[in-house]
Amino acid sequence: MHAYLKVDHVDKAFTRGTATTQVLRDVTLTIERGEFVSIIGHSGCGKSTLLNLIAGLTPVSAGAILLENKEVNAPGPDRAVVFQNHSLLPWLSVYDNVRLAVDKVFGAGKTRAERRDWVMHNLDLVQMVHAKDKRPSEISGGMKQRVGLARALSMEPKILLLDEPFGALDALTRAHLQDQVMEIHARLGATTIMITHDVDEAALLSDRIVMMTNGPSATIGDILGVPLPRPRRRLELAANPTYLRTREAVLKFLYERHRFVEAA
Ligand SMILES: Nc1ncnc2c1ncn2[C@@H]1O[C@H](COP(=O)(O)OP(=O)(O)OP(=O)(O)O)[C@@H](O)[C@H]1O
Repeated sequence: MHAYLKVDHVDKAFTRGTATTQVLRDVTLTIERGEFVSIIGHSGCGKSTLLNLIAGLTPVSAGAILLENKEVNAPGPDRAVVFQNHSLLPWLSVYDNVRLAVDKVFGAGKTRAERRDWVMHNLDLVQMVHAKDKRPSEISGGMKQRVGLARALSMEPKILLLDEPFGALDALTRAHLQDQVMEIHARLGATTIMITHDVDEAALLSDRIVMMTNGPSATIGDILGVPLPRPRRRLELAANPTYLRTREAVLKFLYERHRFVEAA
Protein backbone atom coordinates (compact mmCIF):
# COMPACT_ATOMS: atom_id res chain seq x y z
CA MET A 1 0.00 0.00 0.00
CA HIS A 2 1.24 3.50 -0.86
CA ALA A 3 1.35 6.32 1.64
CA TYR A 4 -1.08 9.17 1.02
CA LEU A 5 1.76 11.70 1.04
CA LYS A 6 5.36 10.65 0.66
CA VAL A 7 8.33 12.96 1.02
CA ASP A 8 11.02 10.75 -0.41
CA HIS A 9 14.71 11.50 0.25
CA VAL A 10 14.25 15.19 -0.43
CA ASP A 11 17.13 17.66 -0.53
CA LYS A 12 16.70 21.39 -0.94
CA ALA A 13 19.45 23.89 -1.67
CA PHE A 14 19.16 27.55 -2.60
CA THR A 15 21.78 29.02 -4.89
CA ARG A 16 22.52 32.68 -5.25
CA GLY A 17 25.45 33.52 -7.51
CA THR A 18 28.22 31.14 -6.57
CA ALA A 19 26.92 30.54 -3.02
CA THR A 20 24.77 27.50 -2.29
CA THR A 21 22.93 26.94 0.98
CA GLN A 22 21.92 23.37 1.69
CA VAL A 23 18.75 23.88 3.71
CA LEU A 24 17.28 20.36 3.83
CA ARG A 25 19.05 17.05 3.46
CA ASP A 26 17.54 13.64 2.96
CA VAL A 27 14.09 14.34 4.37
CA THR A 28 11.84 11.30 4.25
CA LEU A 29 8.35 11.30 5.71
CA THR A 30 5.12 9.47 4.99
CA ILE A 31 1.74 10.77 6.05
CA GLU A 32 -1.48 8.79 6.07
CA ARG A 33 -4.83 10.14 5.00
CA GLY A 34 -6.55 12.00 7.83
CA GLU A 35 -3.44 12.37 9.95
CA PHE A 36 -2.58 15.58 11.79
CA VAL A 37 1.18 16.03 11.76
CA SER A 38 3.14 18.92 13.26
CA ILE A 39 6.60 20.00 12.29
CA ILE A 40 8.65 21.58 15.04
CA GLY A 41 12.23 22.81 15.05
CA HIS A 42 14.32 25.86 15.81
CA SER A 43 14.01 29.04 13.83
CA GLY A 44 15.58 28.89 10.38
CA CYS A 45 15.94 25.09 10.24
CA GLY A 46 13.81 24.80 7.13
CA LYS A 47 10.24 24.11 8.27
CA SER A 48 8.66 26.63 5.90
CA THR A 49 10.91 25.41 3.13
CA LEU A 50 9.61 21.86 3.65
CA LEU A 51 6.01 23.10 3.63
CA ASN A 52 6.66 25.13 0.47
CA LEU A 53 8.09 22.05 -1.22
CA ILE A 54 4.94 20.08 -0.37
CA ALA A 55 2.82 23.02 -1.57
CA GLY A 56 4.79 22.94 -4.83
CA LEU A 57 5.77 26.60 -4.42
CA THR A 58 9.45 25.75 -4.81
CA PRO A 59 11.04 22.72 -6.52
CA VAL A 60 13.01 19.98 -4.74
CA SER A 61 16.76 19.80 -5.47
CA ALA A 62 16.78 16.01 -5.17
CA GLY A 63 14.28 13.31 -4.25
CA ALA A 64 10.54 13.54 -4.80
CA ILE A 65 7.23 14.42 -3.18
CA LEU A 66 4.30 12.17 -4.05
CA LEU A 67 0.66 12.81 -3.24
CA GLU A 68 -1.48 9.74 -3.89
CA ASN A 69 1.43 8.42 -5.88
CA LYS A 70 1.52 11.46 -8.18
CA GLU A 71 4.57 13.69 -8.17
CA VAL A 72 4.06 17.20 -6.81
CA ASN A 73 5.90 19.82 -8.85
CA ALA A 74 3.58 22.83 -8.95
CA PRO A 75 1.06 24.47 -6.63
CA GLY A 76 -2.48 23.14 -6.85
CA PRO A 77 -5.82 23.42 -5.05
CA ASP A 78 -5.31 19.89 -3.69
CA ARG A 79 -2.78 21.45 -1.26
CA ALA A 80 -4.14 24.56 0.43
CA VAL A 81 -1.86 26.73 2.56
CA VAL A 82 -2.73 28.97 5.51
CA PHE A 83 0.13 31.34 6.33
CA GLN A 84 1.00 32.97 9.64
CA ASN A 85 0.04 36.35 8.34
CA HIS A 86 -3.25 36.09 6.59
CA SER A 87 -3.10 36.54 2.86
CA LEU A 88 -6.60 37.87 2.31
CA LEU A 89 -7.22 40.42 -0.41
CA PRO A 90 -7.85 43.70 1.45
CA TRP A 91 -10.28 45.14 -1.08
CA LEU A 92 -12.62 42.15 -0.99
CA SER A 93 -15.16 41.26 1.68
CA VAL A 94 -14.75 38.15 3.82
CA TYR A 95 -17.37 36.44 1.65
CA ASP A 96 -15.65 37.41 -1.60
CA ASN A 97 -12.23 36.28 -0.36
CA VAL A 98 -13.64 32.78 0.07
CA ARG A 99 -15.79 33.02 -3.03
CA LEU A 100 -12.76 33.71 -5.19
CA ALA A 101 -11.20 30.38 -4.19
CA VAL A 102 -14.50 28.53 -4.59
CA ASP A 103 -15.06 29.97 -8.08
CA LYS A 104 -11.55 29.01 -9.09
CA VAL A 105 -11.85 25.42 -7.94
CA PHE A 106 -15.55 24.74 -8.51
CA GLY A 107 -16.44 27.29 -11.21
CA ALA A 108 -17.12 24.52 -13.67
CA GLY A 109 -18.44 21.86 -11.31
CA LYS A 110 -21.03 23.70 -9.21
CA THR A 111 -23.83 26.08 -10.09
CA ARG A 112 -23.75 29.69 -8.86
CA ALA A 113 -26.24 28.86 -6.09
CA GLU A 114 -24.26 25.79 -5.05
CA ARG A 115 -21.09 27.85 -4.89
CA ARG A 116 -22.80 30.49 -2.75
CA ASP A 117 -24.02 27.78 -0.36
CA TRP A 118 -20.53 26.28 -0.26
CA VAL A 119 -18.94 29.64 0.63
CA MET A 120 -21.48 30.08 3.43
CA HIS A 121 -20.98 26.53 4.63
CA ASN A 122 -17.24 27.09 4.98
CA LEU A 123 -17.67 30.46 6.69
CA ASP A 124 -20.05 28.70 9.06
CA LEU A 125 -17.39 26.04 9.82
CA VAL A 126 -15.17 28.78 11.25
CA GLN A 127 -18.09 30.79 12.69
CA MET A 128 -17.56 33.80 10.49
CA VAL A 129 -20.95 34.09 8.78
CA HIS A 130 -21.78 37.15 10.89
CA ALA A 131 -18.83 39.07 9.39
CA LYS A 132 -19.24 37.99 5.80
CA ASP A 133 -19.64 41.53 4.45
CA LYS A 134 -16.71 43.01 6.37
CA ARG A 135 -13.33 43.80 4.85
CA PRO A 136 -10.18 42.19 6.31
CA SER A 137 -9.17 45.54 7.88
CA GLU A 138 -12.42 45.57 9.85
CA ILE A 139 -11.92 42.23 11.63
CA SER A 140 -9.41 40.99 14.24
CA GLY A 141 -6.26 38.95 13.57
CA GLY A 142 -7.87 35.76 14.83
CA MET A 143 -10.87 36.31 12.59
CA LYS A 144 -8.62 36.87 9.58
CA GLN A 145 -6.93 33.55 10.27
CA ARG A 146 -10.36 31.90 10.48
CA VAL A 147 -11.28 33.34 7.10
CA GLY A 148 -7.96 32.08 5.71
CA LEU A 149 -8.83 28.67 7.10
CA ALA A 150 -12.32 28.80 5.56
CA ARG A 151 -10.79 29.74 2.23
CA ALA A 152 -8.34 26.82 2.42
CA LEU A 153 -11.06 24.35 3.48
CA SER A 154 -13.43 25.57 0.77
CA MET A 155 -11.04 24.20 -1.85
CA GLU A 156 -11.52 20.69 -0.39
CA PRO A 157 -7.78 20.13 -0.46
CA LYS A 158 -6.28 16.68 -0.07
CA ILE A 159 -3.80 18.26 2.32
CA LEU A 160 -4.15 21.31 4.50
CA LEU A 161 -0.80 23.03 5.06
CA LEU A 162 -0.68 25.36 8.05
CA ASP A 163 2.43 27.53 8.37
CA GLU A 164 2.34 28.75 11.98
CA PRO A 165 -1.28 29.75 11.57
CA PHE A 166 -1.63 30.97 15.15
CA GLY A 167 1.86 32.45 15.52
CA ALA A 168 0.81 36.08 15.48
CA LEU A 169 -2.15 35.72 17.85
CA ASP A 170 -2.51 36.36 21.57
CA ALA A 171 -2.70 33.31 23.84
CA LEU A 172 -6.48 33.26 24.34
CA THR A 173 -7.32 33.73 20.67
CA ARG A 174 -4.74 31.11 19.87
CA ALA A 175 -6.32 28.59 22.25
CA HIS A 176 -9.74 29.27 20.76
CA LEU A 177 -8.46 28.70 17.23
CA GLN A 178 -6.62 25.54 18.22
CA ASP A 179 -9.88 24.16 19.59
CA GLN A 180 -11.64 25.14 16.40
CA VAL A 181 -9.03 23.46 14.24
CA MET A 182 -9.30 20.27 16.32
CA GLU A 183 -13.07 20.32 15.93
CA ILE A 184 -12.85 20.87 12.17
CA HIS A 185 -10.26 18.13 11.86
CA ALA A 186 -12.59 15.75 13.72
CA ARG A 187 -15.52 16.70 11.47
CA LEU A 188 -13.76 16.65 8.11
CA GLY A 189 -10.83 14.34 8.72
CA ALA A 190 -8.62 16.64 6.65
CA THR A 191 -5.02 15.50 6.36
CA THR A 192 -3.11 18.35 7.97
CA ILE A 193 0.53 19.39 8.27
CA MET A 194 1.17 22.25 10.66
CA ILE A 195 4.37 24.11 11.40
CA THR A 196 4.65 25.36 14.94
CA HIS A 197 7.16 26.67 17.47
CA ASP A 198 4.83 25.85 20.31
CA VAL A 199 5.41 22.57 22.14
CA ASP A 200 2.00 22.59 23.83
CA GLU A 201 0.26 23.27 20.55
CA ALA A 202 2.08 20.37 18.89
CA ALA A 203 1.21 17.97 21.73
CA LEU A 204 -2.42 19.07 21.86
CA LEU A 205 -3.22 18.88 18.16
CA SER A 206 -1.00 16.23 16.59
CA ASP A 207 -1.15 12.53 15.89
CA ARG A 208 2.59 12.74 15.28
CA ILE A 209 5.22 15.40 15.87
CA VAL A 210 8.08 15.64 13.38
CA MET A 211 11.15 17.14 15.05
CA MET A 212 13.74 18.77 12.80
CA THR A 213 17.45 19.07 13.50
CA ASN A 214 19.11 22.46 13.18
CA GLY A 215 20.17 23.78 9.81
CA PRO A 216 21.99 24.07 7.54
CA SER A 217 21.39 20.64 6.07
CA ALA A 218 18.52 20.07 8.46
CA THR A 219 16.71 16.76 8.44
CA ILE A 220 14.16 14.90 10.54
CA GLY A 221 15.74 14.10 13.89
CA ASP A 222 12.89 12.11 15.34
CA ILE A 223 9.16 11.53 14.99
CA LEU A 224 7.03 11.24 18.08
CA GLY A 225 3.59 9.63 18.14
CA VAL A 226 1.00 11.26 20.41
CA PRO A 227 -1.25 8.42 21.56
CA LEU A 228 -3.89 10.59 23.20
CA PRO A 229 -7.53 9.78 22.46
CA ARG A 230 -9.72 12.37 20.77
CA PRO A 231 -11.58 14.56 21.39
CA ARG A 232 -8.86 16.23 23.43
CA ARG A 233 -9.68 18.87 25.98
CA ARG A 234 -6.86 21.13 27.05
CA LEU A 235 -7.92 21.37 30.68
CA GLU A 236 -8.13 17.60 31.09
CA LEU A 237 -4.78 17.12 29.38
CA ALA A 238 -2.90 19.43 31.71
CA ALA A 239 -2.34 16.56 34.15
CA ASN A 240 -2.40 13.66 31.68
CA PRO A 241 0.80 11.56 31.91
CA THR A 242 0.94 10.85 28.13
CA TYR A 243 0.57 14.55 27.37
CA LEU A 244 3.24 15.48 29.89
CA ARG A 245 5.61 12.80 28.55
CA THR A 246 5.06 14.08 25.00
CA ARG A 247 5.83 17.67 26.02
CA GLU A 248 8.93 16.56 27.86
CA ALA A 249 10.22 14.52 24.93
CA VAL A 250 9.80 17.46 22.52
CA LEU A 251 11.40 19.89 24.96
CA LYS A 252 14.32 17.53 25.47
CA PHE A 253 14.80 17.16 21.75
CA LEU A 254 14.79 20.93 21.22
CA TYR A 255 16.78 22.05 24.22
CA GLU A 256 19.14 19.17 24.94
CA ARG A 257 19.72 17.19 21.77
CA HIS A 258 19.42 20.03 19.27
CA ARG A 259 20.04 23.25 21.10
CA PHE A 260 19.71 26.30 18.97
CA VAL A 261 22.99 28.09 18.41
CA GLU A 262 22.55 31.47 16.75
CA ALA A 263 24.80 31.80 13.72
CA ALA A 264 27.50 34.46 14.05
N1 LIG B 1 14.24 31.62 -1.37
C1 LIG B 1 15.29 31.43 -0.60
N2 LIG B 1 16.54 31.72 -1.02
C2 LIG B 1 17.61 31.53 -0.23
N3 LIG B 1 17.55 31.03 1.00
C3 LIG B 1 16.35 30.73 1.50
C4 LIG B 1 15.15 30.90 0.73
N4 LIG B 1 14.09 30.50 1.49
C5 LIG B 1 14.62 30.09 2.67
N5 LIG B 1 15.96 30.22 2.67
C6 LIG B 1 16.87 29.86 3.78
O1 LIG B 1 16.54 28.57 4.21
C7 LIG B 1 16.69 28.46 5.63
C8 LIG B 1 15.42 27.89 6.21
O2 LIG B 1 14.37 28.86 6.14
P1 LIG B 1 12.87 28.51 6.57
O3 LIG B 1 12.08 29.76 6.44
O4 LIG B 1 12.42 27.31 5.83
O5 LIG B 1 13.07 28.13 8.10
P2 LIG B 1 11.98 27.94 9.24
O6 LIG B 1 12.39 26.74 10.01
O7 LIG B 1 10.62 27.93 8.67
O8 LIG B 1 12.22 29.26 10.09
P3 LIG B 1 11.22 30.03 11.08
O9 LIG B 1 10.84 29.07 12.13
O10 LIG B 1 12.09 31.14 11.64
O11 LIG B 1 10.09 30.52 10.27
C9 LIG B 1 17.07 29.82 6.13
O12 LIG B 1 18.45 29.85 6.35
C10 LIG B 1 16.67 30.75 5.01
O13 LIG B 1 17.52 31.85 4.96
